[in-house]
Amino acid sequence: AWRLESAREVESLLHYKELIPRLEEALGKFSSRDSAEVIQPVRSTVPLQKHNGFLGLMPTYMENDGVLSTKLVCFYNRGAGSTLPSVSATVLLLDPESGHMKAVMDGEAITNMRTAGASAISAKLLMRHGAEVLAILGTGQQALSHYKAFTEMLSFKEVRVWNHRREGAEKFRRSVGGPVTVCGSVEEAVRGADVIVTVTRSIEPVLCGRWVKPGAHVAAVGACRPDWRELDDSLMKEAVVYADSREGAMAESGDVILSGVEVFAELGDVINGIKPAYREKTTVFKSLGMGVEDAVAANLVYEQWKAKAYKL
Ligand SMILES: NC(=O)C1=CN([C@@H]2O[C@H](COP(=O)(O)OP(=O)(O)OC[C@H]3O[C@@H](n4cnc5c(N)ncnc54)[C@H](O)[C@@H]3O)[C@@H](O)[C@H]2O)C=CC1
Ligand SMILES: O=C([O-])C1=[NH+]CCC1
Repeated sequence: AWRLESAREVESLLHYKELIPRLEEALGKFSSRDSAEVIQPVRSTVPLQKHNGFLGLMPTYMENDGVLSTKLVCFYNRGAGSTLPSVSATVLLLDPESGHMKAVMDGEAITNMRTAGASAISAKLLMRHGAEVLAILGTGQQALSHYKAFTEMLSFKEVRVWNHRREGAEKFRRSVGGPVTVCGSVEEAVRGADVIVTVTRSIEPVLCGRWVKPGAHVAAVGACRPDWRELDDSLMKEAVVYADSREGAMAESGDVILSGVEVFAELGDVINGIKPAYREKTTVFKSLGMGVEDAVAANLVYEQWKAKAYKL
């Protein structure tokens, strides 16, 4: 099996311009519920109680595309003092006919980039036309990938960031290089924003509906457990709620389960033209992360890697 164990090497082979169209196609295939396109059960999750974390198993088979993969992802509710990452992942790509392993890949860049790619697709489909202000809440790994994907694939006049520790937001601003406004409160960051990305490790609501401009689009990426929240009830009740997977959201999203709201549609339903994109309404895209996103991203890395290896 090919071994690609460096996150940097995987990252160097993934580009949003190639990844995002593949993700968009995969989201559509997933929502068609055609088992020859995608078989992807809701992730099985094993609690790692001693370490305040979870191991998620994310197998996926795309029969028509000949792609078989699984991601193993550990994610944690880390204490403030911890320097360990919140998410750690490995992706295995298998030959569906023989069952042999084709490649083992570090899953960090894949997880960061496919998640940001899916959120960028949600914004492209659901934000109002002429959106100018992007606000990012949280300034960790996902914040960085979301900043890159959103500024590369969409265009904003202003990007604001907030972190519960200001120094985290200052560090983020220095590391991205581009123009970013550091805000002292969530309210300051999101007031008047057209698009809001929530990528925090919080397990309680950080974003309140009363601060959100009517018609804004929220890509909600953190809070991937049934008792974790990032958004308050008023926002969930006000918004039209979209998800990557309806079953995933109903099993894993505290924001969906505890607010008692209905998932209106999957992003793939909008891509397939089955459900409307309510750009003028307040919309929430609740992202839990899907195996099919990892499958197409890992397959793209594999293709790029083979092309590079044979050229040498
Ligand atoms: N939907 C999906 O597909 C995925 C979701 N995630 C989730 O996204 C979130 C962010 O992941 P990463 O960026 O990798 O983590 P990270 O640890 O790199 O960044 C987390 C950010 O949240 C901030 N934070 C920590 N505690 C907080 C609190 N109590 N209130 C507000 N902010 C707080 C940190 O300062 C940091 O800026 C996590 O909840 C993770 O589980 C991660 C990967 C995929
Ligand atoms: O899809 C994913 O990789 C994850 N979702 C929540 C934490 C990691």
